[in-house]
This record gives sequence, C-alpha cells and structure tokens, in this order.
Amino acid sequence: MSDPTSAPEPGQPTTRDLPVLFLPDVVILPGMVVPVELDLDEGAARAAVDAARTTTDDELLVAPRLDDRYATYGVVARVEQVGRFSSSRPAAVLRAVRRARIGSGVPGPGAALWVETTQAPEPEVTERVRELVKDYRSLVIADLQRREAWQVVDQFSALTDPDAIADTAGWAAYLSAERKRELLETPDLEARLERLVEWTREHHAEAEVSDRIGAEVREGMEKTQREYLLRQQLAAIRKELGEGQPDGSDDYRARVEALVATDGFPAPVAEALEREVDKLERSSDQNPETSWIRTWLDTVLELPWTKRTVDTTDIAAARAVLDADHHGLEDVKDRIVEHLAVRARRAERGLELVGGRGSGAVLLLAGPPGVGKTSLGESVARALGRDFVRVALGGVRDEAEIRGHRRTYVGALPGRIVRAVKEAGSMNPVVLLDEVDKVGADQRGDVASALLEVLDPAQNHTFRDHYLELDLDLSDVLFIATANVVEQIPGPLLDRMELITLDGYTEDDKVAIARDYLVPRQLERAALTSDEVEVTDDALRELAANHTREAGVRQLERLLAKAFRRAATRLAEGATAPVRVDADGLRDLVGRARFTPDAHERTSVPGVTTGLAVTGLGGDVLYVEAGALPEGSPALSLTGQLGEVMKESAQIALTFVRSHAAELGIDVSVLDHPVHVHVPAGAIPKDGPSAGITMVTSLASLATGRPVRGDVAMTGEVSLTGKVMPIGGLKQKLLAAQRAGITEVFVPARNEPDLDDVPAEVLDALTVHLVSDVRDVVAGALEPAEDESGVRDDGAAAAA
Ligand SMILES: Nc1ncnc2c1ncn2[C@@H]1O[C@H](COP(=O)(O)OP(=O)(O)OP(=O)(O)O)[C@@H](O)[C@H]1O
Repeated sequence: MSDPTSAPEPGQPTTRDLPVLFLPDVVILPGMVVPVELDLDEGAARAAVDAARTTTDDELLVAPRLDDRYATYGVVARVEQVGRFSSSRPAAVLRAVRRARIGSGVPGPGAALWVETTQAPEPEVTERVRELVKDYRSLVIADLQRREAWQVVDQFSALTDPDAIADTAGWAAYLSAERKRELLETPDLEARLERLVEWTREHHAEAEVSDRIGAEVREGMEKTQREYLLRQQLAAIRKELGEGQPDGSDDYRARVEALVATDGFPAPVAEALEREVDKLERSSDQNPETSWIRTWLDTVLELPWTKRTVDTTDIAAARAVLDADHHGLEDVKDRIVEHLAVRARRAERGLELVGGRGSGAVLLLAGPPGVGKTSLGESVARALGRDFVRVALGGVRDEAEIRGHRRTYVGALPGRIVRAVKEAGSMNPVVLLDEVDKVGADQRGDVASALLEVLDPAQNHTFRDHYLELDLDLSDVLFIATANVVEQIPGPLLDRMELITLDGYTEDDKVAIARDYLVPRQLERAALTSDEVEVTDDALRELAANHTREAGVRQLERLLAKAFRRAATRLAEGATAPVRVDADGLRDLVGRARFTPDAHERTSVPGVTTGLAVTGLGGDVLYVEAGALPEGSPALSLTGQLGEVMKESAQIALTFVRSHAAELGIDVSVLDHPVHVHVPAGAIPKDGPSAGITMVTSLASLATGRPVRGDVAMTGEVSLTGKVMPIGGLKQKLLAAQRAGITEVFVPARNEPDLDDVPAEVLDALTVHLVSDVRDVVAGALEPAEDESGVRDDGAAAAA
C-alpha cells in the first residue's frame, strides 16, 4: 500500500491510493474538464470530493460505473472548484489528468471508497501512431462542417501529443459510452488510435450518406411545397377571375376509378389510365403536357371498352330487314346473308375468322355510285342489331389518318378507326370503309398497309393506334368496304376481302326503287304527302331514261327532290292538290331532258363506232372516231387521253386492218395515209384493251366509207390475227347499252357465261351477237355498201 498523501515521483510508474468516484452513464478521458453534481449517488460524490481534499493535489479517481464488473481503468482527476450550478445544486469541477489502472479497494479516511491506483505507462509514439494521428486529424477536419465534431476540433487543434489527441475522443458525440469506455481501458496508444480511427471513419461514411439523404429530402420538400403554394395561388386567382375548377384531376381520378371497376375492363388499359392520372396530378397547369394528358384521358375514357351489342342470330329476320330496305339486289342480299350465316356459325363454334377471299372476314361491295353500297352497309348493321359508322377513305393519303398521330404531335388525334369505334359506342359495330379504292400510298406511309392490319383477323385483335398506344381489339368489328373500281384496290387488301359486285340497275329497277323508296323519302323531306303530289310511273321512267344516265339512282333521287320542291312551291302559290308529276309535265318541274339517244347521229359519219366501257361511274357508251390525215403527218395519231394499253389496241387494230384489207373489202390506199384515232370525251383518261374491236370497226368504216350502224354497240379485245378475246364488266356494259338506246351488241363469244348475270329485261331489249372473229363484227356492224363511187366520195369527205 502506498502513501496516499504523497505526489508521484516524475518518470516513475506510480502507485497511489485515491478516493474513487464511479459515474454512471458518462466516460471521462484524460484532458476533459467536467462538472459533477455532488448530491449524486446518495452523497457518494460529495464523499469522494471531500476525500480528495485530503490528498496532495486534491485528486481522486473517476471511473465509469458498469453493471456487470468494475472498470479496469479510470482517470485521475483534480478537483478544480467546488460551488453551485446555476440551478443552485452543489457541484464540483473536475479536470481529468491521466489514465490509471484500478487496483483493489483500500481503507481510507472519510466516507469515501478508496482504491489503489497505478498510473498507466507513458505510451510509445511509433511511426504507426503518427500515421494514425494524421488519419484521425484529417477525418475530424473533414467533419468540420458537421456540428457533432466541433467540440473535438476545438480541443485538439492546439494539441501535439498523440496520447492527448487520441483522448479528445472523450468529447466526440458520435462515440457511444461503451466505445469511450473501451478507449479508456486501452492504454496502448497504437491500439487505441486504431479503434478510434476505424470508428470515426465509420461515422464519417454514415454521416455522409445521411447528409445526402437529408439534402435530397429537403430539396424534394421545398419543391413540393413551392408547387403546392403556387397551385394554391393559381386556384385563388382563377377563383377571382371566375374561371372555376382549375384542375380537373380529382374528377379524372374518380372517372377512371369508376370505369376500371366495370366488369371485363382490360387490365392494360386500366394501368395506362392510372399512370396518366398520376402524371396529371403531379404536373402543373402551365405544363403543356397537362393538356395532352387531359385530351388523351378524355379519348380513352370515352371509348366503349366494355360495351358490346348482342347480334341478332335469326338469319331469316336479317334477310327480312335487307328486303325491307332495298329493292331487288337478290343475289347481293343472298351473298350478304350467307356471309352473316357463316360468321354467326364460326362465332358460335368459337372459331376465329381468317383472312382471304370467301373467308367471311371482310365484305367488299363494289360498284358505281348510287347503287346502294352505303345504304346496304347500314342495313346489315340494322339486320344484326349493331351500331353503324362510316369511315370515308376517299382522299386519305397519310397512314396517320388510319393509325393516328403520336401524342407528341401538336394537335395529335387518334386515327379514324379509333374515332369510328368511339362514335359507334360499342366494340362490335359495323364499320363501313367507304371508297377503299381511293386510298393512296405515298411517301408519308402506306395507308393500305395500315388498313391491312385493321382488316387482318390475325392481327386486328391487338390493333395499335399511335395516339392511344394501347391495344384495341377490333376482332368483333364487322368491316364492310365499298369501292367503285375494284382494279384500283391494292392487291393485298383486295385479297382479304369477299367481293360482291353491284353493277347497276335496269330502267324497271329504277322505276321500282323510285316509286317504293325514293319518292316516299323525298316527299317526306319536302314535307309533302302522297295526297298532295302524285307521281306516275311514266314520269319515273322518263326521268330514269332521258333525264339521267347513270348506273345507280343518285341523280334520279336528286331530280325527284327538285320536282317536289317545285311542287311544294306551286301548292304554296295556291295550286290545287294533288300536283301531278307526269311525263308531260316533267319539263316544267325539272327542266329539259339531258340525255337522248344520240348514237344514230354520232355514227352517221364513216369512221365512228359506238363502244362499251366501264368507268368509275359504271358502264357507259363511248365513241371511237377515226379520220384520215394529210400526207406528212405521223402514221398514227392518238388523242383522248388514252393509256398505254389502249394505244397499243389502236396500233394492233391498224395493223390488222391494213394486213387484211382485201378480206375486209377495203381500199388499202386510204389506210396508207396517216390516220388519227380519237376517243371522246377528251378530258377523261381511258385505258384497257376492250375497245380493240371498236377500233378495227372504225378503221374499216373509214376505209370503206360505210358508216357504222347507229343501233349497234360493241366491246372486245382484238388480237393481231383478228381473234376476239374476252373482256370484263359485261353486265355493266350491257346495262349501259340499253340505257343508251342500243338494240344490237357484239360481245366476245367467250363472255357467254357472263350473260347469266344480265337481267332478263336487258337481254330482251338487246340482240346479242357472240363473236370470236373481228371480221364478223365488221361484216355485221357496217351499213350495207352503196354503189362504188358513192363510197369513195363519203370516205374522202370523212378524211377531209
Ligand atoms: N336497291 C335499292 N333499293 C332502295 N333504295 C336504294 C337502292 N339502291 C340505292 N338506293 C338508294 O339510293 C341512294 C344512293 O345509295 P348509296 O348512297 O348507298 O350509294 P353508294 O353505292 O354507296 O354510292 P357511293 O359509291 O357514291 O357511296 C340511297 O339513298 C339508297 O337508299
């Protein structure tokens, strides 16, 4: 046991007995100055401080109080001052001087507990220690900005002794009492610094992460708060201006939630809607994107995602609807009904519709204007109990019209297909694609290929509109296409469709259609009744024959409308009802007849022949004129906007006539002169091979000087050897011939089967010559020869 009152000899490892003060919760390291409350621990603190007064340097040992054992080390501390805290509780200020090992308890004066203490040896300052001190310093300095570190920095900026530097850890708020105790109990400087550096580095890294997170959170909060404030202000300004709800996002949220909750709502669409509403709620009103999002939401919300109508499966009832809406067209109605029956059956068996002709996928109604294609489409919808929409494709040049513009375009819209479905209000409407022959392919993307995707049952259950960016199921849509000229439909598109042709009506048909459908409808439009206006069949026939010359009934319907407007005016002016619309009175009501049979007049000159052609407007008569040109002109001049094929026909015809002059009874010298072939009307482009025999006849007529008979018309391709080859559109051509007042026609023998489609009424009115050699045409079509001299004179006249 050592002398408790003597101070340690310098340089000696000293052992002294000192009163001890165990402090709970705090760990004091050498170098620290701390106040201690004296009432602490039921007077034990006061006893220890009092006892310290009895030692040489007013010293005592301060050590942490542990739960499970005695601490092995403490610090020797000097009592600097005894007084009161500002709270007036008694306290002492202790300065911790050095580390000391705690030995066993010893008896001592006063109430205090005394122990034997051994001063820790002077630590060795190794190279490693210096490095560690450097690390520690730099870590602490890096931490300068951090509040937790300031006390430490404060303490050690003046220090040079590594041991003292290491013990500044006592101030570090980031070290737990546990760790500080460990530092206290590690007298070995190197080991102590190692631990300290490791823990400081750990803290440093953690602090960095938490700083970063803190900064991000702060920034985010500032931004949201700012936006919130701005929006509140904006709402207030709007309210002042009386502009109402500035931001309908709540409204959208509710609408979306209500909609996606409906049965069978497609999940991907629901997701997309929710995503967009989220976006809307996050974005501010000034953002241009906000209005795009709104428009998009409006579009998607208005689509009939889950709505569909139930098809009428009663085929007889469907037929009855078609019959009620349209006169005649028996074969067309048969085909439509068959198509519907197959569709219904496939649907019942759960079979998919497949593309290709006759597959039942898409109907194509082809024919001239006004024959009822559009109204048949409407009828089909009515027969099935489906909604009906018409999509006009005429003049569509841009793929985006079909498939929509991407949303990033200014004023972007969904394509026509999506708009049609929206307009229909159900997912299984009848969509009439009007005038598919008028779509074009150009540099802006291929309209036809977009349509292919729409019509192809293999693809159209996931049709993707650029604007919606969602899959739309079109597989239940019944597409019906219409076209005037089948040849102008892009091949791949035509391949997917089931073609039904409507060739036009006979005069009898027109009279019946007018009487049963057009007259009642137009009377109603003019607010007239059948008691007020009486229309005779003769008047209708006269209108169909001489006031109009068309395959369909569009013009006829217009003239009826005109007649009824006049009739209404007359009634208003006091005429007595009923006003009679008869053949004689037509001139007053609709003006003069515009079409009178003119073939006789046109063909009275040698070199002019009546041909038959099919145009976009249906069948028509067309005249081929041949004339001789003066010497020195090109051998063959062709005018009338003829296409390549038609020009070749003219050359073939000329070659044939020249080389068979003798057989045809022609003076070949006339044809040695240059020849001009013209096909009026000059403004309309024409093409095709079917005017071949007409050209031969014209040239033969020119060369013989014998005019072509005015009651004759013809159609047929010709070969260089004079064979007559088959042509298309026979029914339309014969209808046109009858309309034009022709009574005899020459047609290719190989077209005979097509005569089955021609209405009996037309065949009754026409004498049809089936020919396979053009010489028979020439023989039958030219007026009989007069005497030799007369012929020459006529020929010369025509040539001049
Ligand atoms: N067989 C018919 N029975 C009754 N009405 C008919 C018949 N054919 C045509 N119509 C009537 O003639 C009018 C013209 O028909 P529609 O507009 O359907 O012709 P379209 O062939 O579609 O012509 P476009 O090719 O110009 O579209 C309609 O009012 C239609 O009801």
